[in-house]
Amino acid sequence: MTSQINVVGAIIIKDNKILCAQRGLERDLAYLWEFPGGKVEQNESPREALERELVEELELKIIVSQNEFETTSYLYPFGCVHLTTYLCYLESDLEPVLKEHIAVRWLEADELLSLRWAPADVPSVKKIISQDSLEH
Ligand SMILES: Nc1nc2c([nH]c(=O)n2[C@H]2C[C@H](O)[C@@H](COP(=O)(O)OP(=O)(O)OP(=O)(O)O)O2)c(=O)[nH]1
Repeated sequence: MTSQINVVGAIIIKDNKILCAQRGLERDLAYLWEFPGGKVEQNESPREALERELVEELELKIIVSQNEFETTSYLYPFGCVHLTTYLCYLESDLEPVLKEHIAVRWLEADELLSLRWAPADVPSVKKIISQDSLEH
């Protein structure tokens, strides 16, 4: 049976731009772009996982929206990723510090499809593009 991997991704919005992060060579889905985040650990809520991952990966403190933005499941060769994304906002104006990613970019919604996204992220990307406004 294929294992299910529960993953959370942060759609971080600042000045109407979205933070996009590029995975490194040593990881699954090398060089693809993603929403920063990661696997939800035992005894952790998805929102707690997101807050933890953003500090670990980019040294960013974020405010996570109450509701899920999008959920998708994608079957990769290594397992089935169940990805839940949340709209998020920065607690302060700090820039990300790259601990695991090889690049980050702040892009407007209509620029997002210029990147090669991890396949599980494509429904979230398309939903962002279809929204009139992402600001809260
Ligand atoms: N973080 C993140 N992972 C994603 C996204 N889309 C997507 O398919 N994935 C996949 C890639 C990985 O197989 C898995 C998440 O693992 P990860 O390596 O980022 O998570 P982690 O930091 O908790 O992992 P680990 O290396 O500590 O085990 O989900 C996304 O938007 N963000």
